[in-house]
Amino acid sequence: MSQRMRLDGVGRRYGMRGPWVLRDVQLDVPVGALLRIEGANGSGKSTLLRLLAGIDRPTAGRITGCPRTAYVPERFPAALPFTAAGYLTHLGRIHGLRTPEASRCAAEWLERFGAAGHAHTPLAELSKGTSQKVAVAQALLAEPELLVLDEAWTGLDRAARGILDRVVAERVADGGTVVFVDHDPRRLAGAADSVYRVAEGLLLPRDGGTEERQAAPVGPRVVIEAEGPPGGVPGSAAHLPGAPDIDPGPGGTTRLTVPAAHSDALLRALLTARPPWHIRAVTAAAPPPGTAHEPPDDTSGAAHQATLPTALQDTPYEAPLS
Ligand SMILES: Nc1ncnc2c1ncn2[C@@H]1O[C@H](COP(=O)(O)OP(=O)(O)OP(=O)(O)O)[C@@H](O)[C@H]1O
Repeated sequence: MSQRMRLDGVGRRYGMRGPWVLRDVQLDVPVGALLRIEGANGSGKSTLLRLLAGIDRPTAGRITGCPRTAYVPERFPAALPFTAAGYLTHLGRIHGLRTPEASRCAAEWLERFGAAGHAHTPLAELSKGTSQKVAVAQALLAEPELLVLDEAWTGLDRAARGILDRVVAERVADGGTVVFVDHDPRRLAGAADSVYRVAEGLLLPRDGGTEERQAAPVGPRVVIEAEGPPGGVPGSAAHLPGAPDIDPGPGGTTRLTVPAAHSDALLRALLTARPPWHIRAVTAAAPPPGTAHEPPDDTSGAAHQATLPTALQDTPYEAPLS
């Protein structure tokens, strides 16, 4: 982020005499980090996210730093007089893109989320899930420095949820910051750098974050078997994306296990290391005993493909033979 964002003594209440929804919030929003905000219904999470996104102002305290921010609201205003592609192109132009580029980005995001077939459907006629895909796409168009996601996965089909997981990891790997709320505790489990809880108007650090990362996350994990240069792992494992667990693999390879949300970033780090690593295999890790996984709600190939890291889907890739 060009400017680190900070909330200092921030409070918010609605109306002169309304109760304080948030009180004395102190928060540093680090660059290149994933922050999770938790809390019960009505605790003030969306209120906090709107303040972070800059679409609401605090009643007390101050917010400094103003990164380029994009926001996926809890409720998307779908009744706008645009088609899906027209709306995204329009927003792309507002973000400073020229029309052909805005139109290309709009088409790419719709395609990536499996909504290309609805490019010319009026927003008001979109299904709830497709409308949510448009809501997510509008936030991603301008590659924001700060991405604020308020239950953005809600209503998306399984494939699109997987894609959004990966997009979040990509933004963080590219140095962006993502702040998200999601009621599913498995969402990006183990991937957040910091976890906070809103309760009784206060924002409290939850002992998760880095500890959560290190303590066997319950979300899906990916195993990368790679052959590195002599000397082994580049840098400290703790500084690799996703802080992978590192073990010896078969045939002299190294086995790196990371939360799926970080697998793209880790693959990119390995493939672009100097000298680059050779990736031998990428597989889903067996879930730890007793952990539940999201049931599939879609039996299409797209849903299955969504479990593969993007780096392997988008780039034709062949493991070099030795
Ligand atoms: N525009 C508003 N005007 C008046 N009160 C509001 C407004 N927006 C939110 N509130 C109130 O502020 C409190 C916190 O709401 P908020 O939407 O931030 O909670 P939340 O934690 O996001 O809830 P949920 O998990 O249900 O989405 C609630 O009591 C809500 O009624």
